[in-house]
Amino acid sequence: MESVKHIELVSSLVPVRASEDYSGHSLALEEIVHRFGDMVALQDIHLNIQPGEFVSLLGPSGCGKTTLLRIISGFLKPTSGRILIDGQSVGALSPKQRGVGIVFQNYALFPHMTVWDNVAYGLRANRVPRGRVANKVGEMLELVQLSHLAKRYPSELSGGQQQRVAIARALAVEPKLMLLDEPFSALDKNLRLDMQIEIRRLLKEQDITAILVTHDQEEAMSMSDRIAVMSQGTIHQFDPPSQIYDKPATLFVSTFVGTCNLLPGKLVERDTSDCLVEVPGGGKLRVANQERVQSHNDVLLAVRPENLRIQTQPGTHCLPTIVEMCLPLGAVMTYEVQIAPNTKVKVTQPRLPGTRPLQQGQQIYLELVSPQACALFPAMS
Ligand SMILES: Nc1ncnc2c1ncn2[C@@H]1O[C@H](COP(=O)(O)OP(=O)(O)OP(=O)(O)O)[C@@H](O)[C@H]1O
Repeated sequence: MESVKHIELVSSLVPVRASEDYSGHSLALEEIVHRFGDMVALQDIHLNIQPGEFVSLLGPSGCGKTTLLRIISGFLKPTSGRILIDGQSVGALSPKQRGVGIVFQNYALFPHMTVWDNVAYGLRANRVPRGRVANKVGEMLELVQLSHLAKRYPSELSGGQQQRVAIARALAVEPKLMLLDEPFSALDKNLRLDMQIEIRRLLKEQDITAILVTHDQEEAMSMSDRIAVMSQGTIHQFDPPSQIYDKPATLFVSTFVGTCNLLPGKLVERDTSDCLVEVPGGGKLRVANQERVQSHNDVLLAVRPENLRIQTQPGTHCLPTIVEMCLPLGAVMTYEVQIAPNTKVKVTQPRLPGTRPLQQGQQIYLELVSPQACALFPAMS
């Protein structure tokens, strides 16, 4: 696998566009299907990525993220479907001709070359005149703030510095698209956050369209303009992070992104704007209408812990519950409460200084912070 990645890396470093402009390029994927033998790895993938947009492919292991990235780069030919860069089909083009830059998880720097030579590699391979190579490498090292380390070898750099070299090397060849394959997973948490901010800034400054593969939802949420949430070879939702979090399109998205309580319920009443859902224990919640569920049917109610409000007195639409456990988690208190035998939910509240936590066994009432703060899905058969 490493050697495959190495070959892909070397090829991806070769293209250099004639023009000096960095204006973003669009990418469209149309009806992409990919099979490995009988196994369907990707089915009917459609994506329209805008020039200069930062998009993440987010999903669990094996959902098809890397396969899709390799199809975009040109290292894997899809079983069927079309790939368009700036409206032009690139299916027949080699990875070189597509002009994609790739940054890998392990950076894949050439260990026997200095920082300067690593960044110059793709330019030299493309026979760019010496003077222009020097200018470009200088410019790139300045951009990633590593000019002072130009003579060092990769083994003499920290993980974050190595990663900046990798991005400078990928940017030096002026790629049309930047593909980032889990580039932060080898970094510790603090450095990872710094690098996420820095790389997003660098790509935005250059107006480069970027696609990040990650299974880390926080990373996807913090870096992306839009996220494509994938499961089992399909895209469940392609939206901005806030929309993914607040308005999950499928049950999978609601549980994969963030923490979510799932409660069985029955849709007992409906008017033009809201519906009333009865849950175990007999409590009812008023929830904004959602087309995908039918009146009088069993539903699943997906509600995030922070979208439930604790009351000490019963209200019109609330769930009577008993506190079972209290977990102080820094800025928030998380309570696990029982609404009926075998049915528990988590609820979080800001932890205010000086306030006493609720006691185990205490009766409380939960209501939704707003009727929109909950997603309804048809109950699974
Ligand atoms: N060369 C191959 N031959 C056969 N099956 C493959 C091959 N490459 C990937 N697969 C299968 O295709 C599916 C998608 O794999 P892919 O590597 O794209 O997933 P992923 O989402 O990138 O996973 P991870 O996060 O673990 O890297 C998986 O079931 C995987 O086992």
